Amino acid sequence: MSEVRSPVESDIMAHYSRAAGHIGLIRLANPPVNALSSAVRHDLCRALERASADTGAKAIVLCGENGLFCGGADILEFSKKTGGPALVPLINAIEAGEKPVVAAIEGVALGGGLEMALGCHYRIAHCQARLGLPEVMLGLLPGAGGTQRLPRLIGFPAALELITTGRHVSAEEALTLGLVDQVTDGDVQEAAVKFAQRVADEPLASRRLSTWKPPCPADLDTLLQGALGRLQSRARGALAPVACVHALQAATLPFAQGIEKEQELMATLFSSPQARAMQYCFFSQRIVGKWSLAGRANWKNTPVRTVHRAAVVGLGTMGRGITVTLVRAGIPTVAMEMDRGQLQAAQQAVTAMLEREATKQKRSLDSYLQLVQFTLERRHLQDVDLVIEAVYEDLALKKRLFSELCAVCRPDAILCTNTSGLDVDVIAGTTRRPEVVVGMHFFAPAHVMKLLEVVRGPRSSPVAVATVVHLGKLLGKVSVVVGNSPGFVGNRLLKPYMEQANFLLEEGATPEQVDGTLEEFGFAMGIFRMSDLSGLDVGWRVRRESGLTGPAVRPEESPRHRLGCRYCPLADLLCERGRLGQKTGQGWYLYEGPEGRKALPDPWLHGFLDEYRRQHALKPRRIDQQEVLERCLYALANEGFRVLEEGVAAGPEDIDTIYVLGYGWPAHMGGPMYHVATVGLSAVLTRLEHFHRAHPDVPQLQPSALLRHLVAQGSPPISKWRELVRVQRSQL
Ligand SMILES: CC/C=C/CC(=O)SCCNC(=O)CCNC(=O)[C@H](O)C(C)(C)COP(=O)(O)OP(=O)(O)OC[C@H]1O[C@@H](n2cnc3c(N)ncnc32)[C@H](O)[C@@H]1OP(=O)(O)O
Repeated sequence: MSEVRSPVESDIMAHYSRAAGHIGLIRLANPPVNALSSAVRHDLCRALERASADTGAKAIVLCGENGLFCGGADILEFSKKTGGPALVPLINAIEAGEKPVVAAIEGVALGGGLEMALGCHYRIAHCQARLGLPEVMLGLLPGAGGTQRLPRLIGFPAALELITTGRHVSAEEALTLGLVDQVTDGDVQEAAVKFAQRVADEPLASRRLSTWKPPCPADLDTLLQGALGRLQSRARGALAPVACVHALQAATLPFAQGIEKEQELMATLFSSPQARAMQYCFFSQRIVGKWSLAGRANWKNTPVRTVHRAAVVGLGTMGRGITVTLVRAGIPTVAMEMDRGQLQAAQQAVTAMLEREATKQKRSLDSYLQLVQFTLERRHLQDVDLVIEAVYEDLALKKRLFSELCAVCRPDAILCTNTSGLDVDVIAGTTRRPEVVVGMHFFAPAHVMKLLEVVRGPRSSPVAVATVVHLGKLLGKVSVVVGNSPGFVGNRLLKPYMEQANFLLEEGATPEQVDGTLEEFGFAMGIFRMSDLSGLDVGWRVRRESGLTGPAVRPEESPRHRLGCRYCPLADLLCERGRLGQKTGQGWYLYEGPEGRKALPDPWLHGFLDEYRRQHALKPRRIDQQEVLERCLYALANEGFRVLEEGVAAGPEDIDTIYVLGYGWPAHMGGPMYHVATVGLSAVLTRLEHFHRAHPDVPQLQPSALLRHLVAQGSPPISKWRELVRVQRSQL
């Protein structure tokens, strides 16, 4: 039974009224996204009853308030017991009705929202609307008939791609796919009402998708098997994409049987830990948007400056990706290099990237190129609102550049550094305006990766931070505001993770064994394959600069110890031999030539490891998967607790968002902090204590004070950690 609700008109979440020309109008009203909560479904049922009983209405238009059709089922209700009519029979009732129903889609039609539109007899979309079935991103499948109606409407290949990626499509693409019947750039409700008047007397039988025979390609099995293979290697261990394929396979059955299969698969996903983890990721990405700084400045009360014109200085790989990202977002951009040859190479590369983008977006290359000005001249930076420095990761170079930027740019221009870990405040200190300096840490490839670490230096102003976060959103990124600690959050946590992996090699493991275990856990790429891809010289340079290796090391120092702590020189030794990873064809693995991408086990490396262990009298032992996972992942999360207790990140959601979006942590495992919360804090504490006893010279294995504190507090749920750490000192 649905709940008893107040009859007050303003509380009603699906209003029925009459539009011109004998058209009934049902309007969803559940801000912010008209999610289909139990109350909405209840009111929608009543509105449908009124519409079908209204003898003055020949057809019905279904739309949403506030410029948005429907963002799908109410995700907040997934973890609660709620009543209200179920979505599947409700959508079936819309489809089975005797009056044509036209969905008027503006803003978004996502998930259950699009499934509801598929139950309507016609769909009209505004040209700016986006449509999609993103349930797979929440660890689910489109369980309100979406897996059965979509392939009937647009065919298996397109439905398979949309459902397994969760990708949103534009109205234009939706029209091409046959997902909508009409696209308008005017008022979509007016267009839908006119459309409804036109089709009011048309026969309805052929408009009910459930009665359609799906256009089944001859090679359907091959198509589905191929998709399964790709999905399993892309998101190892993830249940939802696989279930999506199985549900789609059931669309070859009669509709009722297909729906039964869809429901069965949905039931297994709905209560799965993976779905809970992915829904946690969804809400975490919203929580990190609500940043606040020490003092009272926050996302709500801080003004944002409009970035009319930006600049990127330094057009290496990162600078090129950042330029493309800005241009793609429609922001006029000055792209600057110091060297003519470098500028020409960058111009060619950026043009090629924009060309691919133009083809994808069906736009002219010129519409992008007219937004970018390639230059060698500093004076072109005079009128920009924001500069992103993306030069080589060298502090002296960056300091020089920032003092020049301060001289050439407008006093209010925001000066950002794309450093991946250097001290933003030291860089800011070379300017006369440290308040306008902010870290803007993009992840490679910058035009693809969704993560942006926004680094607040101790002197960065709230307006500068707010402007950079806002710019991040315009660029399609999820911005996470972090404090100015070496390596910020992401790279700082990477260090103990990588160190454990290296120590495991000393103790008897191989790169393939460590990577295999991490990949089985769900990482797209193990740590050694990832290092080979980024280039081993990146970390080598940092270690040399910080005196851990290279000429600064005193000859009497043990190669396996630095400052009284255990140190593993294996990566340095590889670099000294010119094995820098994929780009040199050799690193932790062997690649077929410098262009080779496939990581092959390298017999030379195995021999090298044997020899190294012999030299250092290390007796190799058998290391099991559990130890690999616990040592690597708990050391990483332990550093996460330190980051929280030092106020470098505001909450576990920030760390998890950074790891899922920037470091390939599998979303269906929630993130490192979510993972340890799921394992149980006291179990994790016990294991860290055990490992620290075995390796007392590894401080990263010593349980952090915050972890101990949380365990002493009875291991509160992760949703409470943010509040608990807020009372501590913040570096934000
Ligand atoms: C039987 C089970 C059937 C399941 C099928 C489903 O329908 S599952 C749900 C499928 N829908 C989605 O996955 C859509 C998720 N939402 C979005 O992608 C985006 O929110 C948006 C709709 C594109 C809007 O993006 P925008 O950037 O404009 O806003 P926010 O993302 O910040 O969202 C604003 C607030 O709305 C909350 N919210 C969004 N969607 C839902 C939802 N489906 N249910 C509940 N709440 C939702 C979001 O959390 C934000 O809330 P705040 O409190 O303001 O943080």
